[in-house]
This record gives sequence, C-alpha cells and structure tokens, in this order.
Amino acid sequence: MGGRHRAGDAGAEEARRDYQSTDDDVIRARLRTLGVQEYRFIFDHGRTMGQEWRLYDVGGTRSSRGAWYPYFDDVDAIIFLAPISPFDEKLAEDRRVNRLEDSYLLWRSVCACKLLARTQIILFLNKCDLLQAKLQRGIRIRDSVPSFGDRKNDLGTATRYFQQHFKEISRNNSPVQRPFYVHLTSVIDTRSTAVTLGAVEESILREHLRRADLM
Ligand SMILES: Nc1nc2c(ncn2[C@@H]2O[C@H](COP(=O)(O)OP(=O)(O)OP(=O)(O)O)[C@@H](O)[C@H]2O)c(=O)[nH]1
Ligand SMILES: [Mg+2]
Repeated sequence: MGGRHRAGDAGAEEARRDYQSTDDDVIRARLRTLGVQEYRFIFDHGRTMGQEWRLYDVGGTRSSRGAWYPYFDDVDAIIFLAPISPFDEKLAEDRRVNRLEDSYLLWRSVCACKLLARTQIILFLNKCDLLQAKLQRGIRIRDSVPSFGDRKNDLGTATRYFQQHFKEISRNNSPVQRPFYVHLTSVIDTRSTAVTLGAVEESILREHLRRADLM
C-alpha cells in the first residue's frame, strides 16, 4: 500500500513544481483525505531529532473508516480530530445525522476499541476559529444541541461543554481507564498548531519511553 501512495505523491510533486504555493495555500486547499496517507518525517530539532516518525492520515468519512483497523495494531498514539464547528450541520454522507453527534459516536467506538485499549488517544477539538465565527454570527448552539440549554453561547462555554462530553464518553467506554488528552485547535493557525504538536510529540515520546522501560 505504501508503494502505491508514494507513486501518487510523486504525481502531486510533479504538479507542484511549476507552481510555488505558500504553506497557507496548502493548508487551506480543500482536499478531502482519500484513503490512507502515510507521511514519514524526521524532526531537525527537539528531543527526537534524527528519529523517524510515521504518521498515517486516515479519512474520516463513513466509507473510509473500515480502512482504519489494520493501522490500529501497532501504533503509539492516535490523534483524533473532532471538528466542533459543525454542531448545526448534517453529514454529507447521511443528511439525517448531525455531524457533532457523528463525532461523538465515532469517538466512542475508538475509545471502546479493544485493540487500542493501551494506546494513547489525543483529542483535538478542531475548527475552534469556525466555531467562534458561528457564535459571533448569532447561531445558537441549543437550537441544534438541546442539552446545551441556557448556557452562555460563547466560545469558552461551548468548548468546555463539548470537551466534557468527549471526556465522559472516554471514561464510560474505554476498556481500561486512560488519561484524557485534549487540545483546542484551529489547525489552519500554523503557529499555535506547532505549539500543540510540540506538546503532543513530548507526550507520545514520554509514553513510548515509559513503555520501553517496562519491557
Ligand atoms: N478554518 C479552519 N479550517 C480548517 C480547520 N481544520 C481543517 N480546516 C479546513 O477544512 C477543510 C476540510 O478539511 P477537514 O475538515 O480536515 O476534512 P478532511 O481531512 O478532508 O476530512 P476527513 O479526513 O475525511 O475527515 C480543509 O479546507 C481544511 O483546510 C480549522 O481548524 N479551521
Ligand atoms: Mg483529513
């Protein structure tokens, strides 16, 4: 599978040569993740300098989820991106399903997965910038999420509320108790994302070393 993806990447590289895109263009390019993308990289600074990291980006649409399982077997950590701005939107693949509800269900099945019982799972509550914009436009959460009730319709209250919900799902469904790692993110903001990823790198590394020590 790796070979096929690398071949695909080579094509994309070809196309990029004539066109000098900025990082921001790349980040905002409206590309859906199709299939599983593998990225290998080596940090040129920091504690894991020189070590290879492998990152697999798996598509989140319902039809892509079946492809995840083989990757769960031997993984140090999972970064689960849950977009929290679409609390008032439906899935493209099933117009009856609220996108936030769908993220809750998916989060629950990842937390409950026995293969991942001892895997570190790091939750990114993502698209906070878009959530903020929606709230500023006056869109009320409780109109789509009745349980939100009379709480203040602001970013801090909303993120705390959603975070609490994800935390409870993790606590109630994980086969073995696990720490709850969460970050509020807007991944188009490269500077703050770099800080978040630094913390994630540290945390994965610490866990990796702790396990190596136990073995
Ligand atoms: N404003 C903003 N846009 C974002 C953020 N994260 C992703 N996007 C944009 O949202 C669009 C769709 O990306 P994602 O929602 O990550 O979806 P995807 O990776 O295609 O979908 P799956 O991997 O299948 O779940 C892209 O144009 C991204 O640049 C964010 O935090 N803020
Ligand atoms: Mg994606």
